[in-house]
Amino acid sequence: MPRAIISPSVLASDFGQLTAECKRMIKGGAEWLHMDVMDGHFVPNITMGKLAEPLVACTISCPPGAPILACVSKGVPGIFMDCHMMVAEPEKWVNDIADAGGALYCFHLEATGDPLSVIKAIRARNMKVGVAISPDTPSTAITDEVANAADMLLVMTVYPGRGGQKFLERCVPKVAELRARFPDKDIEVDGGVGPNTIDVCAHAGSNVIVAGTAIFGAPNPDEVIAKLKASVNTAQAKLSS
Ligand SMILES: O=C(CO)[C@@H](O)[C@H](O)COP(=O)(O)O
Repeated sequence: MPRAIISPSVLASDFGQLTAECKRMIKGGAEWLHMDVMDGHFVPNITMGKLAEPLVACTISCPPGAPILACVSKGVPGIFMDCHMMVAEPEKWVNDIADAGGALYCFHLEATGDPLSVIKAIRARNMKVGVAISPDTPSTAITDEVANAADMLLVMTVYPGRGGQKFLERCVPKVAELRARFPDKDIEVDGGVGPNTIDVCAHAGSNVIVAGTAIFGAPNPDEVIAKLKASVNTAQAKLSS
């Protein structure tokens, strides 16, 4: 089974805080940083649309978000930006995100009729490839050909668009189905994941964990990161025994 990876969905109220939080998360044990990229079409929100409010997902829109991502990647040495592209035309932003230092480009299957050509474009820019599915998309929509061409599969456990939503447990069987088909693939869960919902995700076989509110709303974020990681490691030990 692939290793446990915690990818906090960064919540910040300004750019300085965004960079500082990314650094703090890495120090606190996060392997990746999850960057929500929203275009106002695929999802209603756009990046940084609500900066005045505290604890709003500090998301990165396209194309204005790419310069922000570039600043984050310069300001946070060693960052692995796990870019979750909640955008209508995923093929359009591959170059911007690559130029900005994105390490993984995860697009939604619902947003394209030709996932293999999007994957080809991402590979051409040397980024890792993620394929995401929203709650109403079955896991079987990810064909073997598409999954095998990707590095990571993302099962959304909320409707994409904003942080702080309730975890949709009905999405978890999709994780189990994908893990059974792809034992070595990174499988990410995102949305409402935290100490109270991690076990069911980890036991289903998810190893890449995105959490926003659960980490940033906690008095001790490092403890939450450690708890999420421990849950994945425990579940993996059981699954492989
Ligand atoms: O992509 C999304 C929502 O669109 C997520 O990354 C959330 O931003 C995660 O936040 P929490 O649900 O953990 O608060």
